[in-house]
Amino acid sequence: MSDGIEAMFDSAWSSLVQLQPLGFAALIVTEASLLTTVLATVACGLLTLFLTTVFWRWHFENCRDPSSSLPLPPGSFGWPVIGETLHYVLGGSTEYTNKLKKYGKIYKTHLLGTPTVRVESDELVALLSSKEPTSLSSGSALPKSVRAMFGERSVIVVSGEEHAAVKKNLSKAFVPVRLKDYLPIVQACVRRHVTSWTQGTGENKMLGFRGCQHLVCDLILETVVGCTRDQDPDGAVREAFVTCNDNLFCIPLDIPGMAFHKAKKARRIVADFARRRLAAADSSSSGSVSILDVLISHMGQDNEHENRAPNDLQQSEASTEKFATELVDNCVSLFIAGADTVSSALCSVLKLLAKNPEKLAALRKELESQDLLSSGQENDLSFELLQSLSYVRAVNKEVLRVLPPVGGLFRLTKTTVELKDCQIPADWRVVYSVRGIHQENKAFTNKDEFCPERWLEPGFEEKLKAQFPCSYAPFGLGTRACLGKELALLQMSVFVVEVARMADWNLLNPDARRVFLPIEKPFDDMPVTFRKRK
Ligand code: HEM
Repeated sequence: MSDGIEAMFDSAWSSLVQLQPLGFAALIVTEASLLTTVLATVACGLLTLFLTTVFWRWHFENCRDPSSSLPLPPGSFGWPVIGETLHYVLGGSTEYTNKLKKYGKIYKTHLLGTPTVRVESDELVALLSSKEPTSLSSGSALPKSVRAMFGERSVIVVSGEEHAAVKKNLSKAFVPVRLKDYLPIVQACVRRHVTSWTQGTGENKMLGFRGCQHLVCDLILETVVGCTRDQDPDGAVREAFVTCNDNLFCIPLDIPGMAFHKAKKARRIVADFARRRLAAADSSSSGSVSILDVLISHMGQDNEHENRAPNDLQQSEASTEKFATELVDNCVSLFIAGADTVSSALCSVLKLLAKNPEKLAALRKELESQDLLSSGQENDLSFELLQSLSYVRAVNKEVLRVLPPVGGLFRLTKTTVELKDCQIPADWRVVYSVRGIHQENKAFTNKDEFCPERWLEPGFEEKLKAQFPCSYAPFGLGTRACLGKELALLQMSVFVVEVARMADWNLLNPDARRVFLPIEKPFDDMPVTFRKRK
């Protein structure tokens, strides 16, 4: 038996030995063909990419409207589908500077799925904004992901008469008498956060942008819907709110794991919360004033006057739902519009005052002159007092000039627009570059310098408005200008006062690269050390 097995083994072995050279040869042949296949695939891939890119660029170059003799602006459409989106996300400030140098103050690109023209000069922006709303629209120009976050009834998304009506209603919550009501909430919140930054006797290291974001998150939830931390004990709403902001600009694919899916899920948490507050506010008789309270009282009255037929239950339910959707969409919009914008502004306050200690000293001198520096307690800042602090207000204006939180305003062309020596075809996105117009105009001398004093020169602002109406636009322009401007300036003033009198701080990476999407901030979130001011 064992002999038989041995014999079988021997014969198998000898056949294997005979076959071996063939096997090696086969292996070599297989490796060679594998290499050929890989090279051929790569070559095919590159050729396809090359051809698609040529077709992509040719296609958009040929989109020009033949009824106009003007050419498209200079620029490039980048890669198929993604265009130049990645260039801007990864390149940050360098990409913008290079483009401006290469193409000048108006150039074409392809961003977030749409052919886009960026305009970097105040004169061109003035010309374009004069064509609104006939030839350019606003809400529809926003990327799909942004529109989905705001909601269909949001003031930011609706247009025409509907926009004017919703904005008029919302603006009732931003008049001075209301701002006075919000001031104690703002001051208490700012003091609470700055105190936590300076706790202990030594230095506290933290990320400045994240610190400001947490502060503003509390601030906005309290002012918009009257929600304190107790009503969000596990911080889920705050977290969802940050997720919405972080994923505002993303590819609008609702697939699990993708940014858009996460953002939509987070928006539901924020919207559910606003709905719960709406239900509670309806039945609450508490006298506390939040933006939501003001809106409920005004919008509720209008809704009753205009929409409800007393005997028509169905119509009444539909209009109540419309009213609730409008309130919720607009609360979410106020959260989003007022969160990272103000966080960015506060972070820039810290950055620019730390980099310019002589300006911080001048600011403290003004506070001292009002006996505000050494004292410091809750409710010691009145609306009128804040309005009278001219250096504080100049700091705000200069921070927003040097580092505008919103770098660009989005519009969509409805028809072909001719602009000086080029055309922008219909359905193209136009971005008015706020950063560009603050830099590329004759209104400001020593543009790169942080100089609050320029705003204190007699007649400076009047001259600016009269001669260069579009040269300063941190809060946008025209009918779409920021609804929360005065609230934002109030929040900034309180922050400037409190941080200057309560804290000393040092930047650990003062010259960090800046990123612009979704908002202006240092790429490393600004590591900083804080300590209590002596
Ligand atoms: C420093 C802080 C802020 C900056 C720099 C800022 C900037 C802007 C800009 C540039 C626009 C115009 C967008 C466009 O033309 O397309 C805008 C619109 C808007 N902002 Fe602000 N914003 C700030 C704070 C706030 C706050 C605190 C709120 C509310 C709580 C707010 C609510 C809005 C709303 C609702 C709009 C849309 C107005 C419309 O479409 O008619 N913003 N903001």
